[in-house]
Amino acid sequence: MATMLSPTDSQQKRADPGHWEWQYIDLMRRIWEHGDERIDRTGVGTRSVFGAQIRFDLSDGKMPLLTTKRVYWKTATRELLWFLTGDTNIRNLCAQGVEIWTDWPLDRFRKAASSDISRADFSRRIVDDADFAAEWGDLGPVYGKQWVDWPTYQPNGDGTFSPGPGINQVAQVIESLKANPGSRRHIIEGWNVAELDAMALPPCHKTYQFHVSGNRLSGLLYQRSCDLGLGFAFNMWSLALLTRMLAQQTGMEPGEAVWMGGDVHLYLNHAELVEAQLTREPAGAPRLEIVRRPDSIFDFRIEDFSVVDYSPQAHISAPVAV
Ligand SMILES: Nc1nc(=O)c2c([nH]1)NC[C@@H]1CN(c3ccc(C(=O)N[C@@H](CCC(=O)O)C(=O)O)cc3)CN21
Ligand SMILES: O=c1ccn([C@H]2C[C@H](O)[C@@H](COP(=O)(O)O)O2)c(=O)[nH]1
Repeated sequence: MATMLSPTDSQQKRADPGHWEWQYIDLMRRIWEHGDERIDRTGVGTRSVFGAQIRFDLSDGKMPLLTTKRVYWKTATRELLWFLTGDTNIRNLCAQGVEIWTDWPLDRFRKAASSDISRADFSRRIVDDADFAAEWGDLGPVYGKQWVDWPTYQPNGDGTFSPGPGINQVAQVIESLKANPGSRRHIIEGWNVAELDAMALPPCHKTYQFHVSGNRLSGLLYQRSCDLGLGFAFNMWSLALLTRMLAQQTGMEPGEAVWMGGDVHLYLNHAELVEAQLTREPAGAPRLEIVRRPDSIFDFRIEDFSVVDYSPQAHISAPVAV
């Protein structure tokens, strides 16, 4: 590999060597060049490393939005708002033109009905036909359900159990941040062991933890499995956005966003994306303005968010492994 730059050489050529996004680009390069290659669950194949961290300073409204390709932050924001409603059916996403979750119900329907329906037709039917959506559009008890309605069970006294009231972890974290900011237990957990089998996919961004230092709120995400080419951009954005929303609701300033990955991988069919992105240089500091303070974190709307100073390089599309 005579044409490869050594890390020192490539760093010397950087226009903005302190830009946070180099953490991402360097991780991408390391995985692409040295990651362990295997056939993964999807059959596509990945190169993978185990254990990685990326940190971002959220002060002054700055957001970890990739600049080496355009990221559709509104799509990611709509997904986060959908999680906060507790909804697990893709119908409300499809109705907003968000198709990032459509492939899984589509796959299930195609197999069950021996159908070759297109994604666009399937999505339209999900939106137009509530009964069809109820039968085919649900992902099972994924993120939203666990975040705001984690199931509980109460003994009936005769050895049987009835469903108890659900636990709203997001509301509880807001209460604990206000009542006991120094706590080390500000956690939102998606990994409900008892319900994993019922989920279309077990949670990837499974554990969020929040930390207060002075008046600054930081958020940390542990992501057990990360599609660095597609998912990461959304996951890092959503971590920062959730931290910003919690900071606003609890009257704090944003601190840091800390991302930690378990199996961090690049799909082998993302070669075009990876090779293009590795030639690009991060630049600029996009910021998010939250233009309204709703009474509750559950009342945010897409219009409440505005991104400024974002002039990324061109979008690079890549196929999603189902
Ligand atoms: N293989 C895989 N990667 C993922 O990132 C992923 C999954 N599966 N399964 C569940 C969710 C769905 N997520 C997705 C799925 C697709 C895109 C995607 O296609 N993004 C495009 C365009 C998005 C748009 O239409 O706005 C991108 O270029 O970012 C992103 C996240 C994240 N997750
Ligand atoms: O928010 C998400 C959701 C999913 N992913 C990626 C990570 C993997 O590539 C797949 C999930 O497959 P598993 O076999 O369940 O690990 O989806 C992501 O990066 N971000």
